Amino acid sequence: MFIGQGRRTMPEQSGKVQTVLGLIEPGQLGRTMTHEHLTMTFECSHVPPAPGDEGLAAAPIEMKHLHWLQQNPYSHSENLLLNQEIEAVKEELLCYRKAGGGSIVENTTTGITRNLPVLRKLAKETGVHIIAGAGYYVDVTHSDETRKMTVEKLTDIIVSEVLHGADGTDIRCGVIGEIGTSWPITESEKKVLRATAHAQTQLGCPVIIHPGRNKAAPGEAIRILQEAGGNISKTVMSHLDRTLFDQQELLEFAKMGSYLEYDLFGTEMLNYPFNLDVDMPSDSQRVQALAFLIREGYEDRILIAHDIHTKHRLTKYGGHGFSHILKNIVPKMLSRATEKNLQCTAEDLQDELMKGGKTLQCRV
Ligand SMILES: CC(=O)NCCS(=O)(=O)O
Repeated sequence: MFIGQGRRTMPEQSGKVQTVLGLIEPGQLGRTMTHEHLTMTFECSHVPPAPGDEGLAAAPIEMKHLHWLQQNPYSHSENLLLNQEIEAVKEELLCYRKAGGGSIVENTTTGITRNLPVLRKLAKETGVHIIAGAGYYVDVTHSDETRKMTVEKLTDIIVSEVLHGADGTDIRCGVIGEIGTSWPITESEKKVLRATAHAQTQLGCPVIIHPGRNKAAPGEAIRILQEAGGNISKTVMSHLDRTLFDQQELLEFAKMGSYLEYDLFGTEMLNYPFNLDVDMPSDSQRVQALAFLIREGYEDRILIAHDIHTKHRLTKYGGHGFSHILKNIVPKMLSRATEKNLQCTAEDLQDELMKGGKTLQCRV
């Protein structure tokens, strides 16, 4: 998550993590969710409700509608306005800290209503380190002005968001992304990807990519970044849990060298409306996919998160909240590590023992 030595970075930024409150040492991060949203809007992805569901789609969010909402999160307009829940998110972040969380990478970029002053306020009031994202979301959110920009202009803007501050503020982003791509990747998105690679070269900072909903999408995005000089070893491919299912194809992609992010923990949905061919995995299946990657030697390339981006996933609305991974998924992983005799490091083991006092039999 730290900024490397780039041509344009200031010496004091090099090797540090740039949060919305300033620079910190990587050692101060603590447990980090690398793909979350604390305030954003997602109207760009509204899905019209099925015939007969119009009433549910317009009704206030209530317990009796929760299952419908979990199955149809994008068909309820109000559910897409996470930006209305600042107080609830603040409460969640306080719980996240209590659960052992230290930092959150906030992936909201231009197009889905990034709000840096709110992020700074949340960081101040909760003590959670928040790292903001530079750059642009998917094509449908690109303004006419963005579409007309050259790669050089887009690069300058992204660089400036990290070096000087974004959206007219002095609040600096610390990563580039999530950079949005659709499938097929559009011309405007290709320009943004090239600008991302050029900005990364100048800054040495991490990049996070949102791939289109097709198994070819992650590889294609990485190829474009690579050709433009991007550092793939400092690039995160998000949303693999809804994108790459075949184990061989996953390994082929892993060889390209990016971080492999499973970031939809907590999402269990029967019909994924953006690609009905996709069977959205359960959390147990996500854990199995990660165990497979660990057995194949990719332990150090895996990142996990919840990618909360709608209201119904907040605990206020009966959702799993930002602490689900720490409270539920980590113990599940550890139980599977024991059963499947997966290797874990002495440090992990000690950390978990100190936290929960559990007896674990991981091979050290
Ligand atoms: C905010 C965002 O882009 N989330 C990803 C949703 S998706 O359904 O996995 O594409």
